[in-house]
Amino acid sequence: MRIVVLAGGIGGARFLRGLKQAVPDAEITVVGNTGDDIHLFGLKVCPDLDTVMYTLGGGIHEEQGWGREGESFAVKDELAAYGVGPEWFGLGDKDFATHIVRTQMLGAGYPLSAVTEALCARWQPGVRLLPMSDDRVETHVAIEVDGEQRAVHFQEYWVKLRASVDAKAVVAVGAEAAKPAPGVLEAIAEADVILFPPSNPVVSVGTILSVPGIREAVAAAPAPVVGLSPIVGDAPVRGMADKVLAAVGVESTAAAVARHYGSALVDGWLVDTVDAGSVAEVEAAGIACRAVPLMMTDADATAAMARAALALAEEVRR
Ligand SMILES: O=c1nc2n(C[C@H](O)[C@H](O)[C@H](O)CO)c3cc(O)ccc3cc-2c(=O)[nH]1
Repeated sequence: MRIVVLAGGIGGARFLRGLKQAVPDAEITVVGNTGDDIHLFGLKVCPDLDTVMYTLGGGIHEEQGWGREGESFAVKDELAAYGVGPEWFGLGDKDFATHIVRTQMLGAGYPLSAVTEALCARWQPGVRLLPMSDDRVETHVAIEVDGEQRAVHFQEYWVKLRASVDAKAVVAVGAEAAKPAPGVLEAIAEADVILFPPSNPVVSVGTILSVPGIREAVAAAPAPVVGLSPIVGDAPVRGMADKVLAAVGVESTAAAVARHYGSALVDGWLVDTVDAGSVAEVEAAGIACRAVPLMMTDADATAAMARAALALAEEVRR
């Protein structure tokens, strides 16, 4: 079975681990969000691609959900001693090596997709990991501070400001001119199932879909498309998705996120059992809906979620 997953960082990576456990023989292609990417200290950092790669490759810091386990921070501390920041973004020494290799290869002319493949040769994530695009796309968030409007990089909003101020708008800068990375449209067209994991619908899955051609390919794909709600009991399972959902005028409910994607894009939608009351509302929007436990508490619970998503995909297969 060929499965395509549009994934953000931590939520996407953890879901993929469950999916691999549920269907070990499946051929999984991950289209990763690169809107979170940031250039720091002259290096290109791809948080979501790395989170998927480290999580599936066994190198992730488990509790944190991002970065490497057993990190040290000598380079960051030395940079800070020179007064070179930002200090709010925690790059560890092992992680630095990944960004150095990536930046070196990009500088030598390799596209991000080829660089990601090279990095995965070490980590063996057991999936084909593709960036959504080889072109630069950067998510910026418009905020208002002391009555003044300004735009900040997504990482500044998420990590430095901890989404403590309202997001007025979210813009994927460069997306309109970006092309899907090699293999992305083909994988979507040839998939047996397409899944939206419980990743952020605006800044993760939404950014991937904003690359011209990807949304259209998903909508036109013969495969059933099934999503898992990242909102449980009217709150994000993790992260601060409610802040960016508000910026695009979407309520933080499992049903509102399903309607945001819409029946033209998704055929099936899973909500958590606590949101079973919203199944009828989602179905009224033309999307088949089931309520199952959606908390990724451990690998078995996550594998059960993946199996439920695949079962719903079979039910709605066109
Ligand atoms: O909350 C944090 N998240 C950090 N993240 C996570 C990341 O910024 C976000 O959670 C994702 O971009 C959202 O998908 C990192 C991810 C990396 O790959 C590398 C470094 C970091 C550093 C931080 C950090 O200092 N604080």
